[in-house]
Amino acid sequence: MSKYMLRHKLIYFILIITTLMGITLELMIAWFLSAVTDAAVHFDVDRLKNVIGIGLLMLAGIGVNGYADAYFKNNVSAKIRNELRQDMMKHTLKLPQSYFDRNHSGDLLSRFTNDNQSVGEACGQVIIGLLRNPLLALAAFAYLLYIHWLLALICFAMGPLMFLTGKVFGKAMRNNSIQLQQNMGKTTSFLNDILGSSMVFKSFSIEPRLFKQYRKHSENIASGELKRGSIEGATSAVSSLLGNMTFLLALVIAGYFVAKGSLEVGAMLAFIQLMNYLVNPFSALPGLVASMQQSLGAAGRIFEVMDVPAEVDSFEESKQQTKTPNFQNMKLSDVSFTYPGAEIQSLNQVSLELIRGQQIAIVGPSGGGKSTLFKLLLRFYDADKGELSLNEQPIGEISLSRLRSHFAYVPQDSGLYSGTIRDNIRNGRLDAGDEEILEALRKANAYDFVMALPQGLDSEIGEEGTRLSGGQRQRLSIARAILKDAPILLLDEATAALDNESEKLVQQAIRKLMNDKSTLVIAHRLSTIQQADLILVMENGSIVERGNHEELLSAGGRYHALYYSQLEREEEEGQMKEAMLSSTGH
Ligand SMILES: Nc1ncnc2c1ncn2[C@@H]1O[C@H](COP(=O)(O)OP(=O)(O)OP(=O)(O)O)[C@@H](O)[C@H]1O
Repeated sequence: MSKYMLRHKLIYFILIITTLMGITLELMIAWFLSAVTDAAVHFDVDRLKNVIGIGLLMLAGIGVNGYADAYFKNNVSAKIRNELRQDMMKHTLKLPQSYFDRNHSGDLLSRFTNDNQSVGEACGQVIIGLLRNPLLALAAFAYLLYIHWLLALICFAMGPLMFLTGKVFGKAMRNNSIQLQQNMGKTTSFLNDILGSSMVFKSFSIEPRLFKQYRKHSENIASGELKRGSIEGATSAVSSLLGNMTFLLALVIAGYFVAKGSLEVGAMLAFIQLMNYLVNPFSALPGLVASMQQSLGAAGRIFEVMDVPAEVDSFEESKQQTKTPNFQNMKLSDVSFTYPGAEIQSLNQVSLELIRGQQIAIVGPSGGGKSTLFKLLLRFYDADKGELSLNEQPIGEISLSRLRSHFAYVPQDSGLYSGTIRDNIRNGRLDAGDEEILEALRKANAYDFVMALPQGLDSEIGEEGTRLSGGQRQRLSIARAILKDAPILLLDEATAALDNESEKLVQQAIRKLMNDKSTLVIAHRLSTIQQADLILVMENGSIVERGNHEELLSAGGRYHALYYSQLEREEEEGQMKEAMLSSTGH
């Protein structure tokens, strides 16, 4: 954290000045009390007038200093939070895919929000409090010694008592806030999942169940907060008891010294005021230390993410390439791969070659390794064994940005972000003008529906594209890939069935996208891949069959079985649809 704080040396310097000024002004109040009382006791009106003048100056000083102090504390806190947020985002965008596969996005979200907030407070309010309180206590004690050393030493004994109380309650408070933060993190993750998939909870009608789960999360937070309330209540009761005790004790002892004639009445009042400055910091310190420790924990969670090694390429390098790269072939030889920490191999001696202009389809049961194959091609993970090469060059020798510039990826779930349609399509190629975007939309059969929207290209896409239909989202995702104009198309065919019309439009768009491209497609519906040059059947991480549609059908193996079982299913579905239509009279 010191790296971030040192960037704002000037603000911290100003804050040290305002803190010292604040302490001086506090001591001046004590002095003011004694000066006014003494002037009054001695009927000295002239002195009273002078003192009042100083009092007015003091008030002005308190106002200006208080404003500057609060302003700069918030200022430095906001600046550091902003820098941390940006650095964290910059790093998060560079994190390897394995990190995202392993960690819950809600947890990451809570590091961006709750932890960032907590660290920000530590850099402003808390650290200055940690500086101010001991200094104030020290200054007050020095002044007390100056007024009456014996009385000062007697009263100083109260300090450790306050400190002990603060420490006991501070510990309880820290444990409570750790628990509370964990519960808040869990709740954020839960909300993140639920609110991002409203279709699922609605279609399964699990709202009551989800509400019950959420109620539990919410009650966990509430019970932590209630506990905090009782700890705070006890802290304030004990501190106010001790504070009042100190006040009364100081009053009685000081009264005794006044009665004996060794202390002026004015000095007694100053003394009582100074006692507060001496004792209060002792009770505030443990709370501040606890808060600092909590923030250090939060900083630890932030830097834990920052310390995850980034993907090998530097951020600067991974800028989008604007020129269409040259592609000849991509080869995999005996590639095997097991996910870190997994026991089962996900790819087992996979070999294949994609040649310029060729279309290869990968089919097979779920969990067969199809998506893993894509992840290795894009170098989200490195193979444990075997070789992957692009244009006869091992992919480990090619920068990630250059490697990835060869691929246009169309994911199953469209992967659109919130923002306008223009922004989303432009993610395909950042320097594309409107004309090129419109052309891509035309090719993707998306032009008409986009233009029919009141704001056209400027229409905002709702969360993950929820304001658009499934087919429309897919066509926008295809338009984005068309705009990228990369030589290899990686297509993860959506499993979700679209209605006939929409399906036709999407298939047309895909065919246009495949034009002149080399394609690797994960196919779930075998009817769409009969023209592929090569079909690979993957099962348990291995390619168990390869050939074109006719060859595989006549071989009578896995593909044959898959094809006919799917055909049967589609026929059944077709018959059911017809039956439904005729029963409704259409
Ligand atoms: N991040 C991961 N960590 C550990 N194992 C994983 C991970 N992702 C996938 N696997 C495992 O790797 C195997 C292959 O998974 P993969 O996602 O490649 O299958 P798939 O053929 O694409 O399946 P689907 O058609 O359902 O998408 C599976 O056994 C799966 O459980």
